[in-house]
Amino acid sequence: MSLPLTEEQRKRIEENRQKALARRAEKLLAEQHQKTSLGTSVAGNLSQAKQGPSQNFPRESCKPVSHGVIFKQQNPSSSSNYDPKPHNSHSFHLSTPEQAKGIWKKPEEMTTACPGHSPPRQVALIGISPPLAQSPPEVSKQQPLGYELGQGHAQASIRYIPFANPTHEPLAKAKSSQETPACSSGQPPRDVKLEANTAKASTSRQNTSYIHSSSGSATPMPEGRLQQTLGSSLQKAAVTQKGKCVRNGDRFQVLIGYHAELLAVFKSLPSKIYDPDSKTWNFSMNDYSALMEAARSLPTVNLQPLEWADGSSESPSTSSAGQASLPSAPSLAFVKGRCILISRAYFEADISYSQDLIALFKQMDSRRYDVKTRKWSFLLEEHNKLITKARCLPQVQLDPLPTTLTLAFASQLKKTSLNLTPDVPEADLSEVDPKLVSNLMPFQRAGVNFAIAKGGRLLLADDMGLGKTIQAICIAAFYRKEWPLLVVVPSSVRFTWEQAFLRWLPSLSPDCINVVVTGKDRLTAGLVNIVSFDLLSKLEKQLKTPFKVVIIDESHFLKNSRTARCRAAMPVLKVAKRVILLSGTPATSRPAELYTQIIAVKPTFFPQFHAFGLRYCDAKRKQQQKEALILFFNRTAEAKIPSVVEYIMDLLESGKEKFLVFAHHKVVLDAVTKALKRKHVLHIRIDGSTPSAEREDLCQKFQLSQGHAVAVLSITAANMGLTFSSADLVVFAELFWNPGVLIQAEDRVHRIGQISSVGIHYLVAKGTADDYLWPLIQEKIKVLGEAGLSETNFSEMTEATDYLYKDPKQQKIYDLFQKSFEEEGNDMELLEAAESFDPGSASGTSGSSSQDMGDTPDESSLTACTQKKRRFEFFDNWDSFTSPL
Ligand SMILES: Nc1ncnc2c1ncn2[C@@H]1O[C@H](COP(=O)(O)OP(=O)(O)OP(=O)(O)O)[C@@H](O)[C@H]1O
Repeated sequence: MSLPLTEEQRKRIEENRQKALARRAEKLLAEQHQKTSLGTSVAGNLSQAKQGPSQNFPRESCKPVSHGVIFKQQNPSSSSNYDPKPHNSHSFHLSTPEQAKGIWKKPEEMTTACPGHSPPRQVALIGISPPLAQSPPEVSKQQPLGYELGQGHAQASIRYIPFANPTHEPLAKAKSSQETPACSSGQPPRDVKLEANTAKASTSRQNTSYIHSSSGSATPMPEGRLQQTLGSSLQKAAVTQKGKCVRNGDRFQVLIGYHAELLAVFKSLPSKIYDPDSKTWNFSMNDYSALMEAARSLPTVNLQPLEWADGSSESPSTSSAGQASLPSAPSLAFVKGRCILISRAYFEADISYSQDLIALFKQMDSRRYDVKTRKWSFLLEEHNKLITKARCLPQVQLDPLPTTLTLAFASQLKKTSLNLTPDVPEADLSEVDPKLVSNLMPFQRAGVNFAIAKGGRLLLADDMGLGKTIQAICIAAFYRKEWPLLVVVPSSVRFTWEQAFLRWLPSLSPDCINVVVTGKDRLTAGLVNIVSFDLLSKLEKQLKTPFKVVIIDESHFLKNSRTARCRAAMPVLKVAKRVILLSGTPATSRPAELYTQIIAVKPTFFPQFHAFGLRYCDAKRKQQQKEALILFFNRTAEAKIPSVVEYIMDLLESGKEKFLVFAHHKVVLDAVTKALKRKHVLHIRIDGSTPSAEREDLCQKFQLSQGHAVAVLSITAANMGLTFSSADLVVFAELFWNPGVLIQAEDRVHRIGQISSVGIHYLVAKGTADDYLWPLIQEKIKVLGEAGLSETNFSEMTEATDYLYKDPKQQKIYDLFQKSFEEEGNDMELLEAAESFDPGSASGTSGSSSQDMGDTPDESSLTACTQKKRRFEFFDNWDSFTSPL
């Protein structure tokens, strides 16, 4: 037995161990760097080389040195929606202890090993561009879709392919890995030239200790010889690299030897594909002009342009003054883009290069070309002309401005002169108190004129403190004949508003002003009624006659359509003739917050949030994901039909007399109804297309029927307001992501009047979207239960569904479902998405509100009376599906 070590000995051993580890890490790092730099050219300057190896670690080491990130930081034209994901899949990130020991991970591994937001002190990043031939890009390896919908037999055709997308690309984005023109992917234009320069700087910073030989190998040099060798090597590196572009089907290929900066350019182009066999890069024609332009900016690159069918070729010396100087080549690729309003007078064509299109643009009198963004813009009045002519170009699809905008800017579109002054007439304010009118400042007067020109419906969004109150009072006073007036304000300013009315409208007797202070006050007691948002939601039921003129102060309080205040205010605004919204901050965090306010002022502007979200909330990616999910949901419905029908028939054959069948998709409702008809089973059907007036009759017919009867009901259109207490069984042929909707549907039978125990059967199919919806519903119910908001426990009797989690990649689909269905407002959006995807599906809630049917649910009195038993039928073996009973 050895003697225990003294404290001093321990300390020394530990110090030595640390030193040895540090030496070893340094050595391994140097070796690794040598390997990965093999073939990398010297692009640095001498002074950097002299600074030694430590300079290989940039100070801002927590920032990835891949080109995409540098681009974002440096390019002022990059916008906030630019995808910050590094586009250079070759950059290596060194950040974990393993990596410090020389174990390198590819970026996709790093995503899990070390999230981008790891504490900076732990992060040391090195960006290395490995040689072209040694490390092909991952682009071509990526799985195009997270899952794939099979074409075969409907029941079993849904097949998963695990997400193998290393960069966590959105589902639908990855769909087009072959062709992703920047404009169609919603990215801002890339300044490839800038990226080339950035790459130049970055490669020079990182590779200064290594000498590139003409054979492509790299040799670490002793410090003493470094300066001399670098000198001659720099001369070698200055030799121009020659190459050419060659057509390759719809794409073009670049034949050229290794050149670090050019390689960086290649990697920055959206359509890049590396062919490991030929060791060449190829691109879509959309990237041709950008690539040529960037290549021209590299002094040591001589890239011969494409030769066209007629033997012509673009001269390498062609000036690079934007697209106007692009080669006179026929348009080879189909280009797609859209018009975007960029000011009150101008719109921009957001579309990639097409020679024909450029020629058309040049025919427009108001054309403007922005060399920075490489975009063309035109006066609105030329919009229709441009679109009409663009439609004649066979390989161009230029989408016009959306109808909403063309309607809003109709006068501008029709203008024939460049006079852009809006024609807002001077309002006749002779009926308004002179004290007020004479005190209006010129900009306030303009605001009042605008409001009256708009028929008294507007959102006045002047900055804070500019006097929105006086303008609002003036606008409202203009419509005094239509009073009583309702003024909805934050409670803290109710009396300030009273004072403002008294100040600016001396003609108004103080007795005529009613400030509502308690829930017992009358909302309509005065000629001017001032109420807080919260009291409005309590008192709105008092309203027998609608207010014709309404002012809403701080209208951003209405941003969330789910809040009680919004629910109370929106119906009031819907029926009012004049709606004066005031807010200095109409949207505080995202454009979606404007939606309810826009709808309040002009309900027809964007009747559905869906269209608004797509255009203004960057909902494209989310939308693509949702569409994939909705497609999955739709296919699930189709796949379940035969088994669902069989289950229902079995129920009937086993003697079950009356029950409800809920489904979401029209195809399922149709299939069930058809089967019941065929078997001559008495049934009713209520879906979104059933008029409100008929619903109660149908319901009664079912309630009073004797013998077999089935109510076929839409989950979203018949989940509330109806009583089917004569049945004691509910069968859910489909799941729905919102458990609240399911529980409401269950309660169609579980309500006052029910004397039996109630059975609820959920038909769940393994291998379909149910795999994800079911745990999602359980999870939601659990959360509600924990918060004391639900007594339901779906999990109690549920067969384990944890098989889903055995494959970690499959979990991501669940995550995607969860994310898409959890986000605020998504139920509504997803419902809309489902409807727009499948127009035949049972529609939302039209005509199904509880008010329509006079439904007064009293949940507390229901739960005690009868028992609800849930049963979950798992269709896990489609082929050998047998009777559930
Ligand atoms: N034309 C005017 N003549 C005299 N005082 C004015 C005039 N316009 C505004 N004011 C005064 O300026 C102050 C700010 O006006 P007001 O409260 O209406 O601003 P606001 O735009 O509603 O601001 P916020 O968005 O912060 O509510 C008030 O004291 C108001 O009386």
